[in-house]
Amino acid sequence: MHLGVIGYGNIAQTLLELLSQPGAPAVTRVTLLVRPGKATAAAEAAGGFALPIAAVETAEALIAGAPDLVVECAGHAGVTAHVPAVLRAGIDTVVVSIGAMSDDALATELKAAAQAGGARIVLPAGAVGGIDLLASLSASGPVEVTYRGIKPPKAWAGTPAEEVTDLETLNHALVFFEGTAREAASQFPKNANVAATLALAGAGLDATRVELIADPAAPGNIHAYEVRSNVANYSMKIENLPSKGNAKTSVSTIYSVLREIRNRLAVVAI
Ligand SMILES: NC(=O)C1=CN([C@@H]2O[C@H](COP(=O)(O)OP(=O)(O)OC[C@H]3O[C@@H](n4cnc5c(N)ncnc54)[C@H](O)[C@@H]3O)[C@@H](O)[C@H]2O)C=CC1
Ligand SMILES: O=C([O-])CC(=O)C(=O)O
Repeated sequence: MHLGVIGYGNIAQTLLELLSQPGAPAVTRVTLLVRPGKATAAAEAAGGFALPIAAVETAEALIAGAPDLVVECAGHAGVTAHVPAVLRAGIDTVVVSIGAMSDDALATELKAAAQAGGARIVLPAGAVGGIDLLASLSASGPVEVTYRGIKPPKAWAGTPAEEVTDLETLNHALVFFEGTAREAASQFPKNANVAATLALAGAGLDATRVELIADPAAPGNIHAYEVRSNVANYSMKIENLPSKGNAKTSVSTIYSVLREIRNRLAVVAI
């Protein structure tokens, strides 16, 4: 597989590490799409991996190399800037920054681009689990989904949580946001992609209730949710290890992307 990767931050770098290990899916070549002026530095930084890695600065250059699959891990702005063109070119794209789909105009553009190009938008489970069951249950009638995202205070740095509390001195669990998944995803683009994922799989962006919590005692990034439907009820709580490179992003997100790549190449997909 020739893999295209949009963004070269925490997720992309760890993904390349995982793809370089023995037994990794058979990715034989990688092209990184990075910000203008960053290609030389990115190609040098990625030079240590046991994979041929090139770096380009435009979607056109990425598309010209005809990757078999593209993974977007460049935040909501990266989705807006590059993913429509990649889809229009007929290249299936794993969109990690799923919260970008909370912008209706962008979601419509992405779907139209995918249809025009004959490509698919793949939304990975990311840092959460149970998306398979939730998406299945949503065909059975109405589903009710309530989600709580709990992270240590430092994971909320640089977000609107700072307008509600002093994250440095916070000494108790604080619910600083209550609203819909659409509001959460747009106000917390680096922290509430999970809310959007649950919403898109289940009750929708406006009907999925979300609480975001800063908790100094949180053992990691916690995603907890309850589902009620006609055929099954369940609750789930996941304690995720934060990434070394970005406390906002759980390591399991990167393994979820790896799973999408593995399933594209495997005889048995699971
Ligand atoms: N679906 C899920 O469960 C999760 C989704 N995410 C999403 O993944 C994104 C990436 O996460 P990390 O790698 O940890 O963040 P990061 O901040 O370490 O890396 C993002 C990289 O994208 C680059 N970038 C931004 N705009 C770009 C553009 N227009 N073109 C090319 N590169 C661009 C940045 O320079 C940066 O290097 C997050 O912003 C978040 O939206 C993160 C965690 C979980
Ligand atoms: O990685 C996580 O724990 C979840 C996350 O940041 C998000 O939902 O955007």
